[in-house]
Amino acid sequence: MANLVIASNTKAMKKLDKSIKDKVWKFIEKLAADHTAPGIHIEPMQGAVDPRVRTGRVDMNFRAILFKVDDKLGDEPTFIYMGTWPHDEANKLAERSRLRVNPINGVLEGVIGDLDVEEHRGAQASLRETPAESAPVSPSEATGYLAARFSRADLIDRLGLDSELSERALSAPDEDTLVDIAANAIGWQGSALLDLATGLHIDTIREKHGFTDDSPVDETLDQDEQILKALERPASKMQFTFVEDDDELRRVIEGGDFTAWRTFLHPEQRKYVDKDYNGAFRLSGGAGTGKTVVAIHRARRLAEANPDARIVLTTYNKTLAADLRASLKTLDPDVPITDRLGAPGVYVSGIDALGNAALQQADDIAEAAEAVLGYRITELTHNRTNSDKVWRDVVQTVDSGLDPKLTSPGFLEDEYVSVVLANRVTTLQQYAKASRPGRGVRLSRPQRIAVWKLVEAYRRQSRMDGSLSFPEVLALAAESLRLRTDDGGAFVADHVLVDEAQDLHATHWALLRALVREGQNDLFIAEDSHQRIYGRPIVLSRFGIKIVGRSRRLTLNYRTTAQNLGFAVSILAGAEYQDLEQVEESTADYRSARLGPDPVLLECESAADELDRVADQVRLWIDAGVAPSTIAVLTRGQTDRSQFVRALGERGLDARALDNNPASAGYVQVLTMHRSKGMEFSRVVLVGIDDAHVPSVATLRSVPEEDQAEALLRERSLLYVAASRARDELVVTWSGKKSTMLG
Ligand SMILES: Nc1ncnc2c1ncn2[C@@H]1O[C@H](COP(=O)(O)OP(=O)(O)OP(=O)(O)O)[C@@H](O)[C@H]1O
Repeated sequence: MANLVIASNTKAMKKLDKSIKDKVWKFIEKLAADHTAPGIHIEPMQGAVDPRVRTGRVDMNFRAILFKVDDKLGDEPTFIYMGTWPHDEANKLAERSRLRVNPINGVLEGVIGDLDVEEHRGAQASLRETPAESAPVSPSEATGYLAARFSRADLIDRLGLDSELSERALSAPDEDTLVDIAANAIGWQGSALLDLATGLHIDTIREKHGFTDDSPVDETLDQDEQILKALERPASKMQFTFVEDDDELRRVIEGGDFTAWRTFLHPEQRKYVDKDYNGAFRLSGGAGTGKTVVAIHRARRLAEANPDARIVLTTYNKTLAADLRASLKTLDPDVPITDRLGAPGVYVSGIDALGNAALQQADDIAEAAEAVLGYRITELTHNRTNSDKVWRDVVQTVDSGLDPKLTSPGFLEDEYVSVVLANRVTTLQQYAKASRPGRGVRLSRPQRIAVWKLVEAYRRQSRMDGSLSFPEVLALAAESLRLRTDDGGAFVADHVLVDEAQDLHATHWALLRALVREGQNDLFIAEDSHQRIYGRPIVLSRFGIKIVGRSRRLTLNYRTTAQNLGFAVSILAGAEYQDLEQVEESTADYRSARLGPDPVLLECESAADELDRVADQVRLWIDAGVAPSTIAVLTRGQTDRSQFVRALGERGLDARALDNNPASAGYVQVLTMHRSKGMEFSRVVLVGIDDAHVPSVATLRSVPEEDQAEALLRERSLLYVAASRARDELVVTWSGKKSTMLG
């Protein structure tokens, strides 16, 4: 069987019809089984620039372009499949296609046709080329966008960028032109150009792409061996992947662009998948930079490395957890997924359900309850999903004397979770002394006494109706696990990976810490402070989670276009955000490798006009062939959500509200901005972006004065989350006064 490598030539693949894709799959299957089979006609090209180039017969009208690389040691050659084109075009392209090992960085590069290799490289493709001479700076460079910071030598001799590409990049007059050039460059060269546009240092760019060798090409090897070696480099893996078996092959071919994440990881993404860390590791990064992708790959990598490992993969809620599970299965249907916490394999769950599962397994909850709640419970009670009503009742019935602005359910619940439960406070004496880091409102001693009265009443109520809120369950689960392991008992997990971590509150963190012993690869935390839409900043060291020095950031956005990204980031401008280590989080180096239309801002004459225009826009997309379920209308609240579902229906468009249910195929999705967290759609309309809804006046009204700044930050983040869901096109509508957050 021949070895197979597939190049990510998604543009070529995307253009093919499904019927041709099926034939490509059959062709490659035959090739892998027997490359000499007569039906596939693998043929060298007369006069080809690269002697390794081959074409093969996909059907009467289509041919594949491949490279054949011989392996001195193994019997079978390696075929590198580059794509399929109509017959004549394939022959023409193949003549000028070539493989080369980049002499500066050792990366394998496959070029299809469009380089005038004759002129640039001489008649015979030489694999090992000396870098182009560094010419003096030309007039175009001197005025180009990059010229002030980088020379031709930087681009060509230090990074190894193609010389013609470097010329064009250096003469690009502005960032947009440069991004355009990057978007069309192959593999690592595109991402390196974006790094240059960001202004990163050459050494940093080299490091990010894994160019760490001083002599990246082993001259003692022959050219074929050099190619096979080059395939192993992280940056080569942005363009090429070894296909292990038939199933894998089918997934790569059928998946096309949308599943490129399974295969062609950025060297940095791959690093965070593969590297072992001596303790908790935090991966931050802008929306759409692949944090979830890394978490999924990493879970699989850990499961593969040790089939006995007990791995927990968790996220903010159960709908996102369902997506994680589905993606993990798409990545590798053989990855062991377990439904039992503490069993070998990957246990995937929303974090509240994880708390429940941990508590179900607790040996003795009475002692834990005593420590956390101040009273013993012997059997588990039902979950309370919403504590607001209990706090409201308590405030009404207890004469606490508390300042009315501090009696909102939101404030009391926050205080209860992040101070009382987090510190395992069970008495007034403890509460009076408890530290309250991150709480905006300062409380005097009389105020603390008043709050404590309400807490006691809340707990009395819980005891009476035998219910526990989710944070209480989490705190109890964490405590019971802690008691068990303090007594020498076993931890429940070997590795814990958590996504969307910016939104977790104190008792979530207490649980995560208690699940796994501090040590190698214990906790992997994916988060983005700019996307915190619930809760408030947390100091992780408070929970025994030390990430100092083990924290990295992803900045290359794979989801959205540069235009949409620019718009989303502009929403954050002017506000300051702190990450989990209390360092200011910046967006300065966020970038995207894709281009698209500018976001459309639509001011509407009235609410009714807005409904009409949103429907018109959605209809336009559907008429153009966009699948309805890849279109989303995002609203600030649930009332608007119902209104838009109805309005679209009345205008003949099938739309469904997306809540706890999974998305239904064939329908336009209408959902709240909160619900859109972690999701993505091809086309997005943000509706009702006016000064009453965004920021939500009603939400801000319920927050004490001292917490206003934090609440406003959350509102801004919410709009950022919503705007960063669009892969391709974004439309923003409002009637009345435009939201101030749109700038
Ligand atoms: N290496 C890659 N190649 C191709 N696509 C990728 C790659 N990495 C990520 N993607 C795609 O980019 C999109 C965003 O990825 P992902 O959801 O992991 O980002 P995220 O950082 O978790 O985003 P968010 O913070 O907004 O939830 C997804 O469609 C994913 O498939």
